[in-house]
Amino acid sequence: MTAKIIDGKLFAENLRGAITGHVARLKSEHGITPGLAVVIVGEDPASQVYVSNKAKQTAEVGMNSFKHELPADTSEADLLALVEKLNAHPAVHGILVQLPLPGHIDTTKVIETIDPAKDVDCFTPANVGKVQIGLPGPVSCTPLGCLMLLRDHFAGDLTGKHAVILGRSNLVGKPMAQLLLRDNCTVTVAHSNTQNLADVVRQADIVVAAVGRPEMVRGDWLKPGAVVIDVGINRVPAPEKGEGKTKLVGDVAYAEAAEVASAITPVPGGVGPMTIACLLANTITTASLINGLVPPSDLTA
Ligand SMILES: NC(=O)C1=CN([C@@H]2O[C@H](COP(=O)(O)OP(=O)(O)OC[C@H]3O[C@@H](n4cnc5c(N)ncnc54)[C@H](OP(=O)(O)O)[C@@H]3O)[C@@H](O)[C@H]2O)C=CC1
Ligand SMILES: Nc1nc(=O)c2c([nH]1)NC[C@@H]1CN(c3ccc(C(=O)N[C@@H](CCC(=O)O)C(=O)O)cc3)C=[N+]21
Ligand SMILES: [Mg+2]
Repeated sequence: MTAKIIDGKLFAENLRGAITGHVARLKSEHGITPGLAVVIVGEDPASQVYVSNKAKQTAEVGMNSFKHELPADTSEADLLALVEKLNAHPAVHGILVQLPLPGHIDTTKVIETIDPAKDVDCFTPANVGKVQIGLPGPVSCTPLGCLMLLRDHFAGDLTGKHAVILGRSNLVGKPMAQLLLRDNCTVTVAHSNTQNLADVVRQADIVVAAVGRPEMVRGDWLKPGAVVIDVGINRVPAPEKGEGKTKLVGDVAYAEAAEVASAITPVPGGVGPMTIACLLANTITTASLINGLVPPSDLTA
């Protein structure tokens, strides 16, 4: 078998097209221009790339984009004050504080300072709780992107599929489990203490790999015909491209897996672009809710 490639880049482009339409409608019918503020502390090059991509795409869909670049030695108090200012700013409907933060800043404190109404990452306890009980609100971007790709692949119906999620982070694994449960999957969450991981993965109709271990999931771990969502983004040496060169690989050994799976997301070009598109989708959701409007159903879980 040669797997179908799930083209997250193309799906994300189409999603941004739909978002552009929703932005135009919010403007013309309600006089609202959704605004997204992105805060980055320090000069991590990978974070810089994501943040400029986010700002560019935010502007492309017609939203206001506010970018705050702070030096690495910014105090926790100054960062908290900026978050409070954005919480109070009427033109800002979404606030994203790029993680990781420098070690002298308490990440939990910063997250808990973000107004849940503007928490487009879905990091705050209030929004994590809403996802769990199915109340409207933003949904964690990467899991939402994975869910959209899976719903598209299975024509909207995931009922009865056995989904095995590798990883239990608050960012990816745990919210992914909640969303797949809501879509009637049987969900297994594996982690670093899981015994016989390959045997667990072999039971899966759907595999979501989010461990941060380059190419850990091998082709012979998969049930033939499984659908594989590779969340991992790992930069590894690529001597074949020349001395000192690097490349991105996922948590799945792609070439092997593509021989066994029925469908698979590539890295890059799979889940990554969906994460950014879902951030914009969440900004529409929060801008709608802040203004007492029902969020568009095509942008949420
Ligand atoms: N495409 C995108 O948009 C995004 C991609 N990512 C990528 O996804 C990956 C995961 O990110 P994130 O969830 O934040 O990572 P974390 O490091 O927070 O979590 C990793 C999880 O994987 C588990 N794990 C680690 N090693 C193993 C192992 N050998 N066997 C089984 N489980 C293991 C850990 O288990 P335990 O809990 O026991 O420690 C943990 O639950 C990374 O590559 C990251 O770069 C992340 C966010 C967005
Ligand atoms: N508050 C916060 N929210 C986040 O959502 C958040 C964060 N902090 N910190 C870092 C991680 C990582 N993340 C990615 C988003 C897009 C791509 C992406 O678009 N990747 C491209 C490749 C990009 C490249 O070439 O480097 C792809 O997979 O095709 C990757 C990773 C969001 N994160
Ligand atoms: Mg810290």
